[in-house]
Amino acid sequence: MTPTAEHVRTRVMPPPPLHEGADAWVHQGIGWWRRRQYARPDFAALAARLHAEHATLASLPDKTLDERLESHRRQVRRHRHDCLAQATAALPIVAEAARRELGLDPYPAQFQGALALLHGTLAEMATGEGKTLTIALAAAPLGWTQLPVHILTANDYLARRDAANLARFYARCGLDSGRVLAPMAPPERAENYAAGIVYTTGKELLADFLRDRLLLGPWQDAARRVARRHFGASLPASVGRTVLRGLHHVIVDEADNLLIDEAVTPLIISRESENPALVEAVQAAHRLAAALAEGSDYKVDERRRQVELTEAGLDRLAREAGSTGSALLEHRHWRRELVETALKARHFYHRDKQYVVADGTVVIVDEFTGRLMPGRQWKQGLHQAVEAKEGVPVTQPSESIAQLSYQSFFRLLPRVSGITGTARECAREIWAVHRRPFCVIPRHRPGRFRPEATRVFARAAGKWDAVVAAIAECHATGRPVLVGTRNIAASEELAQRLRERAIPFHLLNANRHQEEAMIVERAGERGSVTLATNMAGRGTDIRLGEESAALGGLLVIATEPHRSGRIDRQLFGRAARQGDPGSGQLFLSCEDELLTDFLPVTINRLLRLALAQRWPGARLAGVAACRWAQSRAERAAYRQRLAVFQQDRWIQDNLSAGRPDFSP
Ligand SMILES: Nc1ncnc2c1ncn2[C@@H]1O[C@H](COP(=O)(O)OP(=O)(O)OP(=O)(O)O)[C@@H](O)[C@H]1O
Repeated sequence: MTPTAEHVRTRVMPPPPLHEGADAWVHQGIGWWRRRQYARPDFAALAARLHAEHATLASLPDKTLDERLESHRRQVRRHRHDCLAQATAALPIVAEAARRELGLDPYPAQFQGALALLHGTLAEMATGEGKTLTIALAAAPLGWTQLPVHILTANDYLARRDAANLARFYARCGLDSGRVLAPMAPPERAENYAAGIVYTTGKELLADFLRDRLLLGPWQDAARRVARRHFGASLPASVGRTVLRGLHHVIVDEADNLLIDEAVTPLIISRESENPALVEAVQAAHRLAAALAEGSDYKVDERRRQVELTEAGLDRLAREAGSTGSALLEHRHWRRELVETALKARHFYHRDKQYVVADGTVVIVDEFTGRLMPGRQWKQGLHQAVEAKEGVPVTQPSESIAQLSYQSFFRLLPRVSGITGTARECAREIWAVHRRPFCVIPRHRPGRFRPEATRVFARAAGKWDAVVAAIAECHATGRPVLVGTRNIAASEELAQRLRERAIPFHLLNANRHQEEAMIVERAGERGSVTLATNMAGRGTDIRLGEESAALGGLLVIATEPHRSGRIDRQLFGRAARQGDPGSGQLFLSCEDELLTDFLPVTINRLLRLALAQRWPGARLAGVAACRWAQSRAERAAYRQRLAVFQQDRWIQDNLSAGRPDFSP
């Protein structure tokens, strides 16, 4: 289906009536509090009813099934802007289509998840419980409205996989499905966006939204475009080159990733700007920074990740700047800025942790997923400072022509719902920013995950010895083990130790999603040892090999606690899927980044002493210290995101009033 000019409606459509209740004063504890009262049906009871109704449809002849699908489709279309009741009523028949086309009989928990998505909720559904099918059950009735439905997955590989696996199901429901992937050219994108259900990633959708807005310019308002055409006038050619047909229903898989982890990262559409003077100054600043002495010339604040030049340092710069040959460094303000950025690059940005150097370029490594992010750049000259430090050619700084954070983008959309394995930790924030209520979907069968006692060490060296010993023990019995590391350097170091012990393993730390997914899929086979950065293979199913279940299932080892406990839970969620057995164990040391950055120095020293001297209760104190440090880190990150959100809102509220009018 090729989109016509009528399809092109990048401006988001008006929101349908809300089903989100209202604020009310409630008495709680010692006082009255303003709380959101959310009137929603009992999802569990409703799901049980829908599941029972679905069970009666098994004997329905194919022809009757198609007729009933068509009749529900008409009902939903008739109420396209407020179709909740009709979409809910259609779930059993949609589930029957899924059973016949995909061979998967949806569980009551999946009906419950689909209901939560239809109600615009952020749903927590444990890892491995079948979120992909749950999303499809909700997406099909939404697709019948003929309003755009976008499903956002964690990466291109998952978008392609899900769109391909579910195409038969959507076709049976009378819908076409498309997928938009990074390498696609605009015409192919437009063709895929025209489909009823579109699988893509948050990055592609936001980038296309920004590019379309640039193309539309003053014609972003659909009403004005329609009015223009009505009076027989033509629109500029650029309007016809947009790729989206609008944004309405968006379902976010792994919602915490986009709504929290990536929330304040702005997606920037930029163009290269020529500024040879700046490139030269960055290199000169790097040389000056290398000559400065820590303590006397500048001070480093490890916790706040800040560097500040002292008076002596500033004097020294003023004296030496003249000899660098860079006119820019003669400027007092620029000199300070450039040198402080160069010092930041030296102290806080380390090769194989925050970035890797590949083919003479600096490629950022995503802090949360451990994946490479080619094409992404740090801002405000930091990227160039890191390039100068690594001695690779310094790229020209780019000039941003449009930018929007995921947080602000999702707030623009009328109907967003999300699903993830780890939502409870971020429920408060999602409510504060996106006004999405939260619910937990129970497992369809009891989980068999066995958490093993956290092991705490005074020194990192002792921890790594213990990790290698634990891997060797598993390998000897044939039990599969998946080891999560915090960064690429750590996984390389561990790999080296395993090579020395002649333990075969698979190492995952690159950006090859397909290959990565295939290795992760096989991580449950007998004797398999897989090393991966923390969230590698998110969304990939790990099936246990035939004998692995008898050996205790997959063991997941986390070698360092993450700043967010949620990311650790995601990693442990790779084990014990779909009722399989499995266990997880965390190894931590007082030298881990979380404990050095977020634990007061004296407490960290005391804990080290207690562990080294084997004082009773030292391990438990270590576990408690780790939790406390995690909660401090999470609070700090939350405050930072909230500050960005409030700033964004302030800018929107204050600047939109004075926005220029683009009327012709
Ligand atoms: N109703 C069902 N009956 C049988 N198997 C199912 C059903 N629903 C899903 N599955 C299977 O469960 C496995 C896990 O599904 P899926 O990958 O969708 O889980 P997930 O919740 O998205 O996991 P993750 O959190 O890791 O992304 C898949 O192999 C899928 O085929």
